[in-house]
Amino acid sequence: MPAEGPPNRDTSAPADDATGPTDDRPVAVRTTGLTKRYGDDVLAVDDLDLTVYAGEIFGFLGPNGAGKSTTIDVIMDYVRPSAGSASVLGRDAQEETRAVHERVGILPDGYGLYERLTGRKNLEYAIALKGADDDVDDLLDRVGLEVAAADRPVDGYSKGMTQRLALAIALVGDPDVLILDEPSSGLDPNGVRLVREIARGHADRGKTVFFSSHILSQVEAVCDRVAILDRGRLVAVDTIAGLREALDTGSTVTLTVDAVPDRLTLGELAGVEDVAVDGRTVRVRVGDAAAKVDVIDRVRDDGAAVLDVAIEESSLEDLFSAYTGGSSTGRNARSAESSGAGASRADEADAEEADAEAAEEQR
Ligand SMILES: Nc1ncnc2c1ncn2[C@@H]1O[C@H](COP(=O)(O)OP(=O)(O)OP(=O)(O)O)[C@@H](O)[C@H]1O
Repeated sequence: MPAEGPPNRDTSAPADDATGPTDDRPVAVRTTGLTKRYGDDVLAVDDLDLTVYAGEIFGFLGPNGAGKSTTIDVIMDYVRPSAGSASVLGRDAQEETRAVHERVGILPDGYGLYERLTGRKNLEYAIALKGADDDVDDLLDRVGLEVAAADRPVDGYSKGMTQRLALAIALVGDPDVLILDEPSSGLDPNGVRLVREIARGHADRGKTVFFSSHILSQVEAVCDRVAILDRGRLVAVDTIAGLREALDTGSTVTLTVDAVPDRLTLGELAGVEDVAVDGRTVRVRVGDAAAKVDVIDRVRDDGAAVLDVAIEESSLEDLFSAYTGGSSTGRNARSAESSGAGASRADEADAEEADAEAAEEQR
């Protein structure tokens, strides 16, 4: 748990994304020394080096005003960088914008839909503009927009319906790189889940998803790696497990046993930092992920029957707070079978609920 506040940026925050995959996957998105100033006062993006690989779902996080949308705007050449460059699939974002746009589908933070046209017309227009041959009804079906709704003008749409239509437009032409900026905004829990499924399906076919969001449970559930931006600078980029490890946050294993053994030898185990016993509950703080299973085995070896196991890890929210200096609001408890495996369905439901609440807050 990153209780000590923000990490020392010089040591824990990589200067570039050297912690990323080292395989031969093609680079989908790259920024090099990307800097964007607005006037003399605002340094929106500060010397950003970022590499996103094909087939990744890449989370792009940061507090309000961190520079996320500006980075996306440069990638799409909606704004020009003050210094540095951005490229998509090897094409320079500023020099080869048309080629970039042919390969990218974007769900922007604020979308430019034709309000007086029907959803269907908007979609047909987007398909024609991209020279694609998508089936409109297929796309409507993929994003869960009913045909009857698609035939009504967009200015009568709810926020969620508008978001689903914008998502359908982003999917036109089955883009190699899908940029989703706050994709869950306004969506109900089913919509939130749908976004996750679409992102995962896209990546499973070797395509790339660039996923910018404040809904950290959503990011945690779907992203392979995340980058955290703070005041225009990259402060971390890694898998969520890697970020946990870098901050040395550890985890807590809570065991309910039939009876606590007279001689409990957990303290002898490598990786165990603290053991506390309360009635039939044994709470064990471990600094090393591998020690979690050892803890369960050792308690059994000491003679207890393990009735229940819960494992608490630092949530992405904790990590986000630690890297950006914000306040932390708690931990993400995960129940597990006594084998130590997997989050329960109840936890998934909780995550859905939290997503929906966060989406509601954004409305
Ligand atoms: N067109 C603009 N003119 C002047 N300043 C701008 C402009 N666009 C963005 N900024 C400033 O640049 C900084 C980065 O903004 P940006 O919108 O990229 O952040 P963000 O991480 O996307 O924030 P949020 O999470 O709130 O959407 C902010 O200080 C913002 O006020």
